[in-house]
Amino acid sequence: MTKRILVFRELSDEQLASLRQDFSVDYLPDTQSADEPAFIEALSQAHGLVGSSLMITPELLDQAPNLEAIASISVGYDNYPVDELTRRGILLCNTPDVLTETTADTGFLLIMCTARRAIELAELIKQGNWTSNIGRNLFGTDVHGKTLGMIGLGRIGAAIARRGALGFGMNILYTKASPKPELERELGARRLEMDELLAEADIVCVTVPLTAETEKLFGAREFSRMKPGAIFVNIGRGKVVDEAAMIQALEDGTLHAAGLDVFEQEPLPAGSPLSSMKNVVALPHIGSATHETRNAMAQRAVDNIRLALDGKRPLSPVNDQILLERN
Ligand SMILES: NC(=O)c1ccc[n+]([C@@H]2O[C@H](COP(=O)([O-])OP(=O)(O)OC[C@H]3O[C@@H](n4cnc5c(N)ncnc54)[C@H](O)[C@@H]3O)[C@@H](O)[C@H]2O)c1
Ligand SMILES: O=C(O)[C@H](O)CO
Repeated sequence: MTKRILVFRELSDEQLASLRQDFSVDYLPDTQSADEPAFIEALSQAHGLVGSSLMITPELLDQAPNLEAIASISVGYDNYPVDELTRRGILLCNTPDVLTETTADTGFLLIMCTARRAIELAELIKQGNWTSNIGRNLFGTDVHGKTLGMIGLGRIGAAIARRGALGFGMNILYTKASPKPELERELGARRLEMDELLAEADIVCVTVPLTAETEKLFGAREFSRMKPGAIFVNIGRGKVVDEAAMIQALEDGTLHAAGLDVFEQEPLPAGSPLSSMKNVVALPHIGSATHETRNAMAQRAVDNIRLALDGKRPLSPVNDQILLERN
């Protein structure tokens, strides 16, 4: 029997053709929501799913009796009910590593743009308002030599810290996670308690995944403990931050500026104060959005689904206890 795959994000022509050689493929790359009838119809027949960013619920899984594997085109997997997938024997795969450097570039872009007010000052020219020399009221702050506090020092966090330490002479702090002796040696990183990090860091950068433990990890209390004039960058997930508390901290000056690639609700709702605040650089979740990296992520997902449906070990399984149980 030829297995069916539902692909709900864009793949290259070559990737699609390679899947079509061995599988029957339903291709719905513009799916915006999991309750669209065409999606539900294809899901009801699918053995494999390839895509990203849809909220996959247990109720949705009830409509997918044949489903064996999901290959997410993302490293984050907070939109999947992992325990429920495992209970049902459905393998989940993600795309770590191939997006690490690009996402770290975006994280550093947010650090630079926020500290140097690059977007705000570029706008000045676009609006025809560069009519005299820039004065103190429009100066930014240095990045080189400053202290960078990493909340999460995994793959992406380490790649951002490496840019900071080796490229910009920054002091690196990190917290909570288990000790990272190699990064301490390589980058001179120091491990501190959260409150100590917040008190010392000029720039705090979030790269943790969204989990029950990290949801709203950052709230009014944490912002109030940051150094006056500090900058906050979030390239992890929006729900790690209490967004209302962050807006309040930006409005009352507790927080100097924020660089954000992720938000509590995406796309950012029209009228969110974050879309118009001068001290906010807001990007539409573009951490990994380059041609090269999105292609590599899609290729990893194609490889993962092919291996999983062939009964082999995928390159990057999330709930690989399923594989252990099978053997
Ligand atoms: N903005 C984007 O486009 C984009 C792109 C890729 C990834 N991401 C997000 O970044 C996350 C991290 O990706 P990664 O590849 O670096 O993952 P990773 O697993 O390598 O790193 C995450 C790190 O966070 C640490 N951590 C978890 N909870 C923590 C806590 N409470 N305090 C401190 N540290 C904690 C973990 O120990 C781990 O070291 C993804 O899960 C995803 O949500 C966003
Ligand atoms: O987790 C990821 O890979 C990015 O946020 C894209 O969804």
